[in-house]
Amino acid sequence: MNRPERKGASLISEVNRTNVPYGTLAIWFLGQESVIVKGDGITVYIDPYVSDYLDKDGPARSYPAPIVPEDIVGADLCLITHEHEDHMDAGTLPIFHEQNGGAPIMAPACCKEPLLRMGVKESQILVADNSRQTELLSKLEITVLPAAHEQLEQDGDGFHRSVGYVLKLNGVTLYHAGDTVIYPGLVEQLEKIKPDVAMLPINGRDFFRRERGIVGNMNYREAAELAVRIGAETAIPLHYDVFARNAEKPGNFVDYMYEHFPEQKIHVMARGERFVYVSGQAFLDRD
Ligand SMILES: O=c1ccn([C@@H]2O[C@@H]3COP(=O)(O)O[C@H]3[C@H]2O)c(=O)[nH]1
Repeated sequence: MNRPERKGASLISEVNRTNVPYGTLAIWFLGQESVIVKGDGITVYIDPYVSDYLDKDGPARSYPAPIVPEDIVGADLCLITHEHEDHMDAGTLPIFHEQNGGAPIMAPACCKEPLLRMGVKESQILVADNSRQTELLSKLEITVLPAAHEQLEQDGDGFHRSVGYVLKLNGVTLYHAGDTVIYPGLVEQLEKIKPDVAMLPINGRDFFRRERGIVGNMNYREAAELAVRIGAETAIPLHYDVFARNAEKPGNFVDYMYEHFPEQKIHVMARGERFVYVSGQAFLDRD
């Protein structure tokens, strides 16, 4: 039998046809911080940047996204971490909304106006509020954590402008950090959550990128140390591949982890890959 192509409509067909047993989550990697997470029949897109919106006037993509916005069907929810175009993509979200009208889009409050301008209906926009947990679709619990890209920034109403998300779904806890450095208090919050899967940026930051207006994130060493410190069962690096001038080698993350923490599980995702995370509790007989 031919292997299905991990691209385009065929990739989305795989997402929509994948059944995910309890204690597992299926994760697809679309580049940068764009991922699809599926569990218990719920399909969540996080920061889908699958257009070439920035190619003309901003940084060009290093490679075409595995899918185009028109491919996205069957989504139940979209989570946006912050307003930068490679996370809240004006080339993707209007089409996402048109084709998946029932799927709410959760985003920081400062993203609401830009989302409305993209044509997203107000009734479908949820504000990412770190002061409370949100239950969605009766199966998914979402906790919002502030993110510091590179600073913690709040709008006039006290809502954070950048966030990360903790998803509890199908017996698995997944943390998607968004774009963030490690700020005082982040480690302690995550130590309590102890995510099964931690998806962390690794591209770092430096003087010359900042001089060019490129704000940064934790680097691969910090991401590795963070994953270990918070007791993440598996760590997955993100944010290293789409822009040549803001890239990192995931191999540096792997080397650092293997050298210092050889018992820490990690997984580097191939483009368009379906990775099925299996929690330590899955498939075991009950005690
Ligand atoms: O070559 C580049 C690479 C990136 N950038 C910007 O810097 C931002 C860094 O954080 P982000 O990933 O949320 O968004 C990025 C872009 O907006 C850029 O202007 N030129």
